[in-house]
Amino acid sequence: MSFRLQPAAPARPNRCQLFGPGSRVALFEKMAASDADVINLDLEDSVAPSDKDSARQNVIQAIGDVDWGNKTLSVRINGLDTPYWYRDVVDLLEQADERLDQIMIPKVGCAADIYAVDALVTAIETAKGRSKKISLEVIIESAAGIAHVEEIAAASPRLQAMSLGAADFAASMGMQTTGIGGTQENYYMAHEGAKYWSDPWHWAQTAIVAACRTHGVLPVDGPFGDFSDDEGFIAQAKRSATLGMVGKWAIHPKQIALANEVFTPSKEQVQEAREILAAMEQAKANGEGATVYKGRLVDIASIKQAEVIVRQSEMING
Ligand SMILES: CC(=O)SCCNC(=O)CCNC(=O)[C@H](O)C(C)(C)COP(=O)(O)OP(=O)(O)OC[C@H]1O[C@@H](n2cnc3c(N)ncnc32)[C@H](O)[C@@H]1OP(=O)(O)O
Ligand SMILES: O=CC(=O)O
Ligand SMILES: [Mg+2]
Repeated sequence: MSFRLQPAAPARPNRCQLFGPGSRVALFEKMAASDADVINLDLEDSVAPSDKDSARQNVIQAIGDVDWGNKTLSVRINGLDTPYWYRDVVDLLEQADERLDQIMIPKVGCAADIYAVDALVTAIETAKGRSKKISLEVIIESAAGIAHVEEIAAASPRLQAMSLGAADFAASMGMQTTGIGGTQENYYMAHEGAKYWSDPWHWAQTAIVAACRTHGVLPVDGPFGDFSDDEGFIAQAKRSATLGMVGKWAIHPKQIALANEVFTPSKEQVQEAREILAAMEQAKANGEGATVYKGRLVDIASIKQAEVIVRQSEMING
């Protein structure tokens, strides 16, 4: 057991991150009026190369002009392997209103990728006298990203969140699929004539959760491409929540309510957590470290488990 305490992740709701292309200005007001906790205005893969400059200007304009309420406002810049990213950072930090909260760096492969963006952001913030310190979030969506996930999670005090990007991840890993997240037809076990589907994203998700929890970063599940499949989205989101992720992307507005519901602990879950805390208070008063709740063992570790749920609920519901 390490003597170092696990750092807390930022205490802000991150149940749903709603994406929209920076080239579709008509979506911005709708995104701002949505129930998503985080807005990601995209300059990367949903924007055609011919629109990169105009999308950047649209986004800069909208950051100041649109009322984003109390949402976390994030812009996804282009990857460090493109000629666009430095201009994204420079123009955003030099021209955008202080309302901008966060920059999302896609396709990170190593800690030095975050170092490079951090250095540029820090220099411009100082030069321009920006009072709000911009935070960073990253997407793990390559073989290199998952191989170096822990050094990436530790790369900068600015880093607040880390998402799994299933589409680029699948491509980088050479996975035989064009699906973005969810069940994969060919990923099953066969037993006595029956097929049992398994979860090909599970191992990457757990690696991300462990790296994030070690370094106080919010772990987030990325896109689910088939927005006609609510059941598939919910199943994927429930698995992510069970593994310790705090939220999921929405690439269409109909996914927002689904994500919010899954990543908000239910009344029943909160009530049970509070009952466990009460049972353990009673146990403590009796001089016991362990007791029985509804026929099962609860002990001091159960207090920490229950507190996760109560804290999540209090952060969301106040
Ligand atoms: C792998 C990755 O990198 S994922 C992240 C990058 N990808 C993205 O950002 C894509 C985000 N999503 C989109 O661009 C769009 O939702 C699309 C292209 C998938 C579908 O767009 P549409 O064909 O316009 O969707 P649809 O007609 O079903 O939209 C229904 C309503 O929701 C609105 N809407 C659609 N997408 C969004 C959005 N992202 N945010 C807010 N509102 C939206 C539409 O304007 C429409 O509004 P209306 O009822 O007032 O007319
Ligand atoms: O950027 C997201 C992805 O899934 O790729
Ligand atoms: Mg991607």
